[in-house]
Amino acid sequence: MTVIVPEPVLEDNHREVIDGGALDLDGGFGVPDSNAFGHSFRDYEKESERRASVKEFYRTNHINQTFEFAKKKKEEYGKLSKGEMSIWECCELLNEFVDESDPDLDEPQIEHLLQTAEAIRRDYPDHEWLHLTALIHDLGKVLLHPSFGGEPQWCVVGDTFPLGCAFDEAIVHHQYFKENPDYNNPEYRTKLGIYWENCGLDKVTMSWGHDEYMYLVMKENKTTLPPAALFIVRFHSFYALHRSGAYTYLMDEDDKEMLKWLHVFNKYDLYSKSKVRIDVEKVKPYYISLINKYFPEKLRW
Ligand SMILES: O[C@H]1[C@H](O)[C@@H](O)[C@H](O)[C@@H](O)[C@H]1O
Ligand SMILES: [Fe+2]
Ligand SMILES: [Fe+2]
Repeated sequence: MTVIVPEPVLEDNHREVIDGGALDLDGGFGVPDSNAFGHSFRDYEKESERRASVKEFYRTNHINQTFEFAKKKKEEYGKLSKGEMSIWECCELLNEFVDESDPDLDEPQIEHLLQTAEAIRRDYPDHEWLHLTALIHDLGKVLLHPSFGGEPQWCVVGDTFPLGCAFDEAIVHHQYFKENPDYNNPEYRTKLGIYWENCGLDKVTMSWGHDEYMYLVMKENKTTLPPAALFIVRFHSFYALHRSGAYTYLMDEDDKEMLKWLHVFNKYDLYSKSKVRIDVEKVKPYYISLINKYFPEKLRW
């Protein structure tokens, strides 16, 4: 049963971040001019306190994410044999982690989850599935936790991209792929590689990380969230596609429908990042009610 709670209450200054100098897009959400560090969002070249470490993150990521590597990780973690916990317990575990790939945020991940969910809830009050999707979309980052994999950041966070075909120049810090063993593999270095036109994204092996892992967790634990929610979680870091329009020839008709929701979601995922804290205890009852509706009490991870 869903608990009825008042409309999302965001701190006044959060509203300012969102509305200040904003252009209004659909959904009424205003995109802020700059991130918490005063730079434009997703500027990977701008000199900033996070630039060097983010760059180093992508260097390691691009060298090591090969087709074979991603396939192995998917098999290993697809078994969901690390342990059991509830969705909310997982949110709390993420309190410890800061994402090293992110030039726009240095807050613990639980803040980002709630900021995204609360921002989307304000503009889409009737789409409860979207609120919950926002809350859980990054939970796959629990792979960083020693009890759930203890994986290094380079194979958990950051943008994702297809493997088994050529690396597109739209991918952040594309230059580092030259050192990836797949780069010179004749089977993988053509536009389509091992795929075919409109094969559907479900057939594509993406670089391994929190997106694919959380998708597997949702699917195997039989969430009742709609297919669009699974699509959002699975491909939310695929910026080359949803932001730059690369790789669209791999999509089938269903993917094209789902992509519309991913575009809606992405605005909130990216532009709600700010220094303003959400009062966790205040919003917790609402999210717990959604979790109970769409997930089992304990999930396998
Ligand atoms: O740095 C960010 C962060 O890791 C996000 O969680 C991911 O979804 C983005 O694609 C990435 O650019
Ligand atoms: Fe993410
Ligand atoms: Fe996110």
